[in-house]
Amino acid sequence: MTAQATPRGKFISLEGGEGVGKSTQVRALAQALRERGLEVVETREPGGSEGAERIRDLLLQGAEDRWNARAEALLFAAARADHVVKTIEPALAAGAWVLCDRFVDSSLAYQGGAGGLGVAEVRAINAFAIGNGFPDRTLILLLPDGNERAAARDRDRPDRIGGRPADYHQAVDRAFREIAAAEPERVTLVDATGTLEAVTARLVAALADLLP
Ligand SMILES: Nc1ncnc2c1ncn2[C@@H]1O[C@H](COP(=O)(O)OP(=O)(O)OP(=O)(O)O)[C@@H](O)[C@H]1O
Ligand SMILES: Cc1cn([C@H]2C[C@H](O)[C@@H](COP(=O)(O)O)O2)c(=O)[nH]c1=O
Repeated sequence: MTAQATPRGKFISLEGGEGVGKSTQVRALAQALRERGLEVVETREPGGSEGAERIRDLLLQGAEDRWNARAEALLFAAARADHVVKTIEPALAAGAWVLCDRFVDSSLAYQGGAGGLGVAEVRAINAFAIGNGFPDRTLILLLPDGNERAAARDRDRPDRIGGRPADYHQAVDRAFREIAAAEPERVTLVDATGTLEAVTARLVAALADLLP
């Protein structure tokens, strides 16, 4: 008798600007998927492995000019390379669904679009970092007043990137919408207004074609 191979899990990333509810929804969506009998691993970027969490501190703490734009993009990609190999790939291979709070599209939108490096250039360094390891589905949460929620949560002490000016965050938002328009098979825009439960229901609906 031959052993059955474990079916590979699905890789889902939640994306969007500051304070749109990604971390809240990773937890809620994980719970909803577990209730359907799925094994779920929750993770985040930058971070998600020991080395990547160290890089997170380097990226998010300290003065705005601690890193120039290229060094910043490369540090995000380095953290991601470690995260994929140490956490994401083993979980997918074991059959788990991986829910990731931000992934490569944050680099495309923040460093590529808003940061001025160019989406294609940042995609190229990330292709080197992660190979074909793009998510099966990326859900971008859209909320008009996300920055206000983030400010209330952070009590006006944002991190090195969250504290950038409003026009930077507007450019992030535009870049996310352009990514969604360019990759409709992988990327879905999701309305993040309303109650926590209403948003979770929209996210589950946006995964309907992937669910067993
Ligand atoms: N549906 C909702 N209605 C009202 N408040 C919400 C909702 N979802 C999340 N929040 C609150 O909004 C704030 C931001 O949420 P959260 O930290 O999940 O966002 P985020 O997208 O992960 O933010 P960031 O990218 O800045 O880390 C939190 O205080 C959270 O409790
Ligand atoms: C993955 C990733 C993140 N960022 C930025 C976006 C946020 O300002 C911070 C992360 O903070 P969070 O509270 O955990 O959301 O980092 C980025 O600029 N580029 C990236 O690739």
